[in-house]
Amino acid sequence: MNREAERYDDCAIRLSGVEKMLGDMRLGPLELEVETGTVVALVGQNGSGKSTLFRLLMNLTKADSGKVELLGRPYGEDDTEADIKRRIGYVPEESNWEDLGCTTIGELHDFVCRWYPTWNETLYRSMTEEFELSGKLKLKTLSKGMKRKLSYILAAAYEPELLLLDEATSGLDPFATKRMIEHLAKFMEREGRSIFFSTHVMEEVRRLADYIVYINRGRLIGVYEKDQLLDDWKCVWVRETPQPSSGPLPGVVSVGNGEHGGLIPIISRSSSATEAALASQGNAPVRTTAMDLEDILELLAQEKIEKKAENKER
Ligand SMILES: Nc1ncnc2c1ncn2[C@@H]1O[C@H](COP(=O)(O)OP(=O)(O)OP(=O)(O)O)[C@@H](O)[C@H]1O
Repeated sequence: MNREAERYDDCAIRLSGVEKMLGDMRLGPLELEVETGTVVALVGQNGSGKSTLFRLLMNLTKADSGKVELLGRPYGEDDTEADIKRRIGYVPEESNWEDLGCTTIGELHDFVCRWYPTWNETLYRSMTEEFELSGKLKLKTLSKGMKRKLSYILAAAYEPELLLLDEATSGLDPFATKRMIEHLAKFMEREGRSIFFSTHVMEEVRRLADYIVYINRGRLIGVYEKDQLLDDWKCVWVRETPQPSSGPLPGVVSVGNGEHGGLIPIISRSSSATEAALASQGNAPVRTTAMDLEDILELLAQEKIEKKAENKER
């Protein structure tokens, strides 16, 4: 690796003040860094701007303002676009191969592989076998899931440094999903690789992601370290409803009622601190249980909306 590449490689994606108007919704401003060697999941409700963000990363649409850098380089410098794109594998939400004049998977392979000096034919062949896609199959007869698999294989076969996957498992059967997840884990075994992927399936986030980027209606809710989030956010169960007079309880998000066999569930964003405070008040937790990632994310979004409303009122 030359000095130039070394300098570029510490950050796979860097967005600074990126904004784009989408109808009456504004995507951004986005400040975001994806460190090389990490897997980052992009999550958010339908219409939050995830696919648009991928299109911005691929220079398929332009930001109204701000700066987009991939592998340390902005688009727009001389000849950089082709160089950058040879080092990135992109699986879009919908593949469009019609304009390329290819009829079969084999013809598409012949067309695509010429563009990539790092094309790994052995890897391509093993993946098409694994995902059961024969070169003879006609592109227009492929199902949605088969198209997703092919799009992924074509993106992975030139062994890019960065994979950008926009709902890559959408429409895949459970066996193909499992294989793709295993393949992604294997992809990350080699140094210097990164993945930025969007999904609505929290199990994929749980299994693959180091960090979660959460957007809602175009706005960045936050960037979270997944393991830390799951460690911090827990449900702490006690016998007595905590009384304000007993003193402050750190980290508490909500206190439920005793409908659960007489136990009171307390949702905490800082469970160790909450447990310790409850114990010191003589209300020692009976048990502490993990929370679903989707519930944590929903509460984080609610908090952000409430904070925004509070700030407006002031
Ligand atoms: N070029 C455009 N002009 C105007 N509005 C657009 C444009 N592209 C996307 N939008 C709108 O921006 C919003 C975000 O779309 P986008 O496809 O990025 O969301 P998403 O988070 O990927 O959604 P989903 O989870 O449903 O795939 C949508 O309301 C969409 O209709």
